[in-house]
Amino acid sequence: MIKTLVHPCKALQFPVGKIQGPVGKIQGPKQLRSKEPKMELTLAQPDDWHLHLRDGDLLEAVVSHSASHFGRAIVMPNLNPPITTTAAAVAYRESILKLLPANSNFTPLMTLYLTDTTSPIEIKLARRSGAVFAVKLYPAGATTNSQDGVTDLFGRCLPVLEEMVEQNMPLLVHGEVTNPDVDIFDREKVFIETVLEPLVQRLPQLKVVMEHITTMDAVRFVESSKEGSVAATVTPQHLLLNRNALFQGGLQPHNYCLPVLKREIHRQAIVAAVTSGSNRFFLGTDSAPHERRRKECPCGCAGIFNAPVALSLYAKVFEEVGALDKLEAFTSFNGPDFYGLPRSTSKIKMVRTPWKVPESFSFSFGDIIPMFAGETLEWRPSSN
Ligand SMILES: NC(=O)N[C@@H](CC(=O)O)C(=O)O
Ligand SMILES: [Zn+2]
Ligand SMILES: [Zn+2]
Repeated sequence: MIKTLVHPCKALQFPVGKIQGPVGKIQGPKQLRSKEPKMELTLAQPDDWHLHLRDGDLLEAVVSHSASHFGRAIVMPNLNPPITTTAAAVAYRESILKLLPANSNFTPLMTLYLTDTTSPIEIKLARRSGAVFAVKLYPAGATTNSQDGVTDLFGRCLPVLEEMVEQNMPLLVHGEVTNPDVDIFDREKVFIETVLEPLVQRLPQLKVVMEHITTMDAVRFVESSKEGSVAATVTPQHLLLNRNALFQGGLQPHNYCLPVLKREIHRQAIVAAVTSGSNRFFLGTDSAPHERRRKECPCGCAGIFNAPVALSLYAKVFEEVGALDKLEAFTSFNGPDFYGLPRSTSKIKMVRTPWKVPESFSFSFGDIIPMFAGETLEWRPSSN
């Protein structure tokens, strides 16, 4: 088998895939760690509040990686073509359910892809369907399959947003401006200033989830907003990696996602926020599989496939800062509380037993490389 990322340059400083220095190794305040490391954790079954399941072969290939650990998942609508109607969301949900084993309790919670022409009636239909739980805002051009997204939120979408307030339907946001004049590392900050702050002022009753936050600016925005109306999902990659991970030992396409990884100070601010016990932050993996050949090519896709490792990685982050007691609220309570859904009554066990992440997952159509491929992790969700 061809090894992941064989770099043609012999001057590699580090073995590829081994994350060095502060990247991936959180230098947490060691004194906070208890002397006896915990060997087992029992958690109410976690939910994934931001997940890409794709469709067709890719859906079939990846769905079990989420369904075997998570109870519910908010399923992103950025397919090609996107899920812009309730009818399409219901059909997509059916195609997911068909692939689950009979004993699976996995529940996909569907979303609608907001466009300039989404109508308020569609929001009513979505609410009535019982299948659609949120509407997703992709600024046009911001990320994978966002070409049909919104070009002018305030100019085109206000009536829809007002209907969402009526229907208590949350708006999930890919929070980046797309103006090419704005530096890619500043796009989240500028989005907060130019879109989110005016939005929450104008519609204070709208429930907003800032997805996959990457900056201290986002942490501040979420923490200073009205409780219960603004929250954020946080990915394993933005908790464990900083932007060095994109270039360590050569270009690392499997660490490329959007919003792009940021500086170490931002990573630390996000770790501090989620491990503080605040109920405004919850688990959203943003697991976003792309075939290997679409990642390792001259114009590679953004997105990291982390479903097989996500729970292990979240546990690692919380353990490293001595906050394992706060893990369950992040994985299993804060999300349903924000969405107004019941907390799970099922349990899962996490055991501390070193395991090696596969280098790749192979399918008839090609390979998918998981996050931290080939690395050894400590925590593992147990199957019993
Ligand atoms: N996060 C990513 O880098 N990619 C996501 C889209 C998204 O969540 O922005 C994808 O669908 O591939
Ligand atoms: Zn996004
Ligand atoms: Zn995403």
